[in-house]
Amino acid sequence: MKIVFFGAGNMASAIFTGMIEKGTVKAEDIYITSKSNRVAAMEFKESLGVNVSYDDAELCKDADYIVLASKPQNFTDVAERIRPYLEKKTKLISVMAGIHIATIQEEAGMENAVARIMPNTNAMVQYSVNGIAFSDDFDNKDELIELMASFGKNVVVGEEGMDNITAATGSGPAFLYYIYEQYAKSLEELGFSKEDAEKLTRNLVIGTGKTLSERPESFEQLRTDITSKAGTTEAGLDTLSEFKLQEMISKTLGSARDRSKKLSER
Ligand SMILES: NC(=O)C1=CN([C@@H]2O[C@H](COP(=O)(O)OP(=O)(O)OC[C@H]3O[C@@H](n4cnc5c(N)ncnc54)[C@H](O)[C@@H]3O)[C@@H](O)[C@H]2O)C=CC1
Ligand SMILES: O=C(O)[C@@H]1CCC=N1
Repeated sequence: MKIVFFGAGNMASAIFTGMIEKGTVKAEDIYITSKSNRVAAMEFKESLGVNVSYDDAELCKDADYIVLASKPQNFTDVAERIRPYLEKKTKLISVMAGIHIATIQEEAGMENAVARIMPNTNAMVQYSVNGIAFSDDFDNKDELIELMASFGKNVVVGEEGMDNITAATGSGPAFLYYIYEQYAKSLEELGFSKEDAEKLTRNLVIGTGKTLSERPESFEQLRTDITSKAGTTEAGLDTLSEFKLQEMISKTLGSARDRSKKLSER
């Protein structure tokens, strides 16, 4: 197996680190190349044992998968690098938000099989949620599905579902981090030091996540379990429910989905 990553940034490194740490793919079978962060690429070579190369012919030769992991805006440059050397058997896997399968095939200049995947940075701890859409001619889907299961839970959504999943779970961690940032700031306002506010918030989130991973009850049930009659939680929730939280979240996701759609207008 030879998997080549064009792009070695946040998302690519989350995926290959996740795959290596899980043991699904050997580091020696992974090749990475980048543009801006060559130092970081060398650090991955040293820490994980992956191959680093800037020789496009060598990179593309006999590749089973080429993962397109640059920003969407850099895809034209990446396509130029791979086009002369791309072999028909190589499957293209795009993590880029908003670039359609047809556009990828067009820019690659060959009708290679393409899968669009939309993971998130939780791939690094093997807890991504991965949306997947395949081109019609993509054979042996199970192999890719299995590879991706090594760093998260898969949902085959089809291309029409990609904009939504990009907003919901691709960008999703950033929305949650933003909420945690506000939570920590509010703890500071209560009088905790910056350090304690960060520590308390972090452990609150980790503990809540662990509970969710171990208990099957609904969010509502878990919330109800904490809410004593006339108690502190009830008072807090009464105030929280005065704000239009769901509307805020829906609008946030809507903007992210719309940007994903816009990125596809190339
Ligand atoms: N960061 C995230 O949470 C997620 C990102 N994505 C998608 O992943 C892609 C990458 O995002 P990040 O990793 O966050 O960006 P990043 O900026 O961390 O990494 C981009 C990488 O692309 C490389 N690159 C740029 N031009 C290149 C070229 N011509 N040849 C080879 N490499 C080139 C850069 O050197 C860098 O290593 C984007 O298309 C984004 O839509 C998808 C899901 C989640
Ligand atoms: O912000 C972005 O465009 C990418 C796609 C999903 C997460 N990060």
